[in-house]
Amino acid sequence: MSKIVILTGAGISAESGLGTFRAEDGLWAEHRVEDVATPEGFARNPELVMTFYNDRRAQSYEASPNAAHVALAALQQADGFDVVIVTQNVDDLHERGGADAIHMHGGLTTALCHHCGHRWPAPLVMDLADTCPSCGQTSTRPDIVWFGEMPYQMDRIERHLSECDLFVSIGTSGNVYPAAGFVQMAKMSGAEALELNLEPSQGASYFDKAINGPASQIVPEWVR
Ligand SMILES: CC(C)NC(=O)[C@H](Cc1c[nH]c2ccccc12)NC(=O)[C@H](CCCC/N=C(/NCCC(=O)O)S[C@H]1O[C@H](COP(=O)(O)OP(=O)(O)OC[C@H]2O[C@@H](n3cnc4c(N)ncnc43)[C@H](O)[C@@H]2O)[C@@H](O)[C@H]1O)NC(=O)OCc1ccccc1
Repeated sequence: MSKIVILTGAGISAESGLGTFRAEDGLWAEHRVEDVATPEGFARNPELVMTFYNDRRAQSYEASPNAAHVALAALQQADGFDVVIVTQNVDDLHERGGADAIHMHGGLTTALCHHCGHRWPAPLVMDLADTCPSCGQTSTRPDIVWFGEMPYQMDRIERHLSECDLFVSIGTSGNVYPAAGFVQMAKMSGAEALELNLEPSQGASYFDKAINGPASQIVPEWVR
């Protein structure tokens, strides 16, 4: 049974109407990373950060999985392959497309108590006054990995990377670590590496093969 690890980024959700980060009209064009995606930014202005993720949650719930999400779910159910999807995305389009994914940067569908670590389903609009159902403290934050914070499930991800035969990267620019270093980790374990992206990423030179184009077209073609 060949093992495939698939890393996805914002590009796979672009055609579902969710903004990417580094595009001209991308998320980082409208917001300073330091203000909305760092623990320091949350400490400085928690209202701004809550509003930023409440808006992202509303947008992602209005969006639908596209043909790329659906194709990966079909591949994950297909016999003969052990497919692990690791996503940098905080939307739940992989799951709504029928797949399981490891959300290394967290997700919009859960809330996190920064006092006791408890997680619970996020209301559509999270509020700083929300209390933790477990410890009762008003210490709610988005369940998102911010810059400078340790990504989730790194041990599990590194084990999968060390065992895979094929590493596939879809819709990511390869700017953010440790995700941008996964191709080298997979290659060091003898895996082949394939990039499926609109354009060559920062790490394009590490890949053995690349197919450039919109994910909703090139991913179903590759899976077929
Ligand atoms: C900016 C960068 C230099 N900084 C970092 O990498 C930092 C610091 C750092 C750590 N190690 C380093 C080594 C070197 C340099 C810096 C560092 N990393 C961290 O802080 C990380 C935490 C980073 C996570 C931050 N949170 C996010 N997301 C949640 C928030 C939120 O979503 O709001 S990152 C966020 O930005 C990244 C955006 O990248 P992409 O998804 O790739 O999106 P982008 O817009 O850039 O590109 C889209 C691509 O799609 C393509 N595309 C567009 N449309 C389509 C289309 N239609 N079809 C196909 N492709 C398409 C485009 O061509 C493009 O290539 C994603 O990871 C996303 O999750 N934490 C950490 O290091 O902790 C300690 C540690 C770690 C491990 C072990 C020990 C200690």
